[in-house]
Amino acid sequence: MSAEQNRPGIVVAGVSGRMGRMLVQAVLESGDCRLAGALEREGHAWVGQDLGTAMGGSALGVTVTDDAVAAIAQAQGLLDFTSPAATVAYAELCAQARAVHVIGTTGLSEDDLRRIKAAARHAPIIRAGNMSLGVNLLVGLTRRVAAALGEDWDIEVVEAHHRHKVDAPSGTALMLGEAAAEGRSATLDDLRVPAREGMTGPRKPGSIGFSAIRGGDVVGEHDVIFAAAGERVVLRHLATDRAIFARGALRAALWGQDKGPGEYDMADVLGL
Ligand SMILES: NC(=O)C1=CN([C@@H]2O[C@H](COP(=O)(O)OP(=O)(O)OC[C@H]3O[C@@H](n4cnc5c(N)ncnc54)[C@H](OP(=O)(O)O)[C@@H]3O)[C@@H](O)[C@H]2O)C=CC1
Ligand SMILES: O=C(O)C1=N[C@H](C(=O)O)C[C@H](O)C1
Repeated sequence: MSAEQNRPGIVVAGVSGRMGRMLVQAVLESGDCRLAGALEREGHAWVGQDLGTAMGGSALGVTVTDDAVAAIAQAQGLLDFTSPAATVAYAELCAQARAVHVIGTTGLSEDDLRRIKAAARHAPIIRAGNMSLGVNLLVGLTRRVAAALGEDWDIEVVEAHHRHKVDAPSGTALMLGEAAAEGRSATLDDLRVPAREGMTGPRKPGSIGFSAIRGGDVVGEHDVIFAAAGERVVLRHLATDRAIFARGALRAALWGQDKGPGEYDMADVLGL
């Protein structure tokens, strides 16, 4: 067996997507794994084509498939930035194959999260609304600042994304809001105020507000604003290249290779 065949085989789902393309690139550039498959949804124009050709380059010898069962059965990891319905189905297949499932998909419902938790009884699942090092550092800072500042400091999370994004608030905004709530020894469900409109009345003390901007090609921008009388503290992350998410996801898939079943996040992977 060649050295390449000994490396963990990684399948990428949603290969034609904005993140799918970045993930393929990250796997091809890595010397620590090999591209073991390329998934797209049934009926997608790329299914049956060579992945490299479909992406506009030279042939890679990997055919895009919609047969997730076969692709995942022979892989050690799945990088999945797709849609909630696809992600829940993939979690069940990764559980059967005992493959590491890295989930970047956002907009998951409570029911989706329950099904993902059930799948994690059989294989490692690493899930984060943001796989970048910078955002995961910001999550820790947000928790600390929220704990240090009293309730007279209002907390607002403001995010901006490209015009194609389908969910709001972003997964990252929710991670930051959860960290702020933890810093205040509460849960986000208790403090969360979604987008405001109309006669909202004055701000409820201690609440955490969310605002979302959508437009153009913004990769991802997040501010956590702590506002008090006479001063403001703003924690900010600006993403300018989706490669940061792809690198984090691949790092997670490799980290997960010797882990037992369970739910993990990027703080586990990065040792934060
Ligand atoms: N955690 C993180 O760090 C990050 C998370 N994300 C999240 O990743 C997700 C994808 O984002 P993005 O790449 O911009 O979106 P895109 O719409 O560009 O890509 C999604 C891809 O998934 C495919 N897909 C959708 N449903 C299925 C299915 N049932 N089976 C197989 N493939 C499917 C789509 O195919 P089709 O075109 O046919 O619909 C498409 O190729 C979003 O939830 C986003 O929020 C994004 C960046 C970073
Ligand atoms: O959809 C995106 O693009 C992004 N989604 C993630 C999120 O919902 O936070 C991460 C990043 O901000 C890009």
